[in-house]
Amino acid sequence: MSVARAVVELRGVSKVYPSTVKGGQPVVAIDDVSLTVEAGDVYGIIGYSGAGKSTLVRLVNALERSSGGEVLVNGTDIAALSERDLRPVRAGIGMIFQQFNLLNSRTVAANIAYPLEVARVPKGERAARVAELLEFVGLSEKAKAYPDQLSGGQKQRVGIARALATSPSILLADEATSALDPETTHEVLTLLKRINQEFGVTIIVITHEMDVIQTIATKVAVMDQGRVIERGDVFDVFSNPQAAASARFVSTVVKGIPSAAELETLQQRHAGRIVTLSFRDAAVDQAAVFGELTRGGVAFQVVYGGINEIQGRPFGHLTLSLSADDAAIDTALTRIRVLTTVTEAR
Ligand SMILES: Nc1ncnc2c1ncn2[C@@H]1O[C@H](COP(=O)(O)OP(=O)(O)OP(=O)(O)O)[C@@H](O)[C@H]1O
Repeated sequence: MSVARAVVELRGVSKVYPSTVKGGQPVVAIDDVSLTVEAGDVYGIIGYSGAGKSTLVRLVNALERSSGGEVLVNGTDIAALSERDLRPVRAGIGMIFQQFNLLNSRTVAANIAYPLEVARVPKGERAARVAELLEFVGLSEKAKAYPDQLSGGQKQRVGIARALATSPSILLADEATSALDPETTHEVLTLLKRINQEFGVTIIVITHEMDVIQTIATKVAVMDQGRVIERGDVFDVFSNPQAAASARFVSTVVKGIPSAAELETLQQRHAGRIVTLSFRDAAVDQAAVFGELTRGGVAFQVVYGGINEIQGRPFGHLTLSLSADDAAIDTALTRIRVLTTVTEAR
């Protein structure tokens, strides 16, 4: 078996910004983060606003310099590099943005050619590469159009073509589909998936959208207050988050988990005890779970729920209102807890 190669490796990285107000405390945007992204990964970075996601990716392409720790890109610690030595490293990293960041005074073709000009690629070669990229993103007819004449999805496809111009091995996407409607998001995600699968480009995506994680990510890291609080296989993190803060974040994006306000409404509406059961994959025998309720003489009503699917594996949450005497419910829940995760609203 071949050993996976680390393409991006953060070792104990921190980033501290000076306070934005006079005399205020410095802002610790990244706090001792270690993270390894391997060749071929589509690595999702998720978390609430202000968690440090953008800062993290800006450290990877040296748009920001770290305050401590090592940032290794293809084995080279970029923190130690001069601006000049960073140039080839940056050429190996493409980036796409939520607001596309296209140059409005340049045509589509000239936008895509821009990084090739910076890299001093000869004119003839540039034209051939631009034509090839336009074809790949399906915009050959728009070569002479200006960004203002394009839809959001087309603009992002230009952004992707520009990011790929120098044939990078790494692509960073910062909320790249957040400004797009669901259908266009799907088109762009399909394109990113092709880039990963056909060209072997390693992709790091910052997102708050479940769609993005569900469709393309293979691994995920959850950030909170500058730290990575949980990481791993997407299915594991989303179906069974371990850290309290990741569970809170996950519950806002997956289907079927009632929010605190919804739980309160359910408690007002139903006389029984409100309990949420989590089902992962085929690992849980649902019949056995409901069998325990019936066996214990507990009447139940499904009052909330939803099923999600990640990488073809389903997981879901069902909230029930349980009616019986407390002792009977407690006995049934103790038995069910052996089979699956149970959360009771208090
Ligand atoms: N240039 C800066 N100067 C001072 N503080 C900054 C700077 N850039 C970011 N920060 C602070 O660092 C923290 C992390 O910001 P960052 O933008 O990385 O978070 P994020 O998770 O990407 O959030 P969002 O999803 O809103 O973009 C925040 O508290 C932010 O205010």
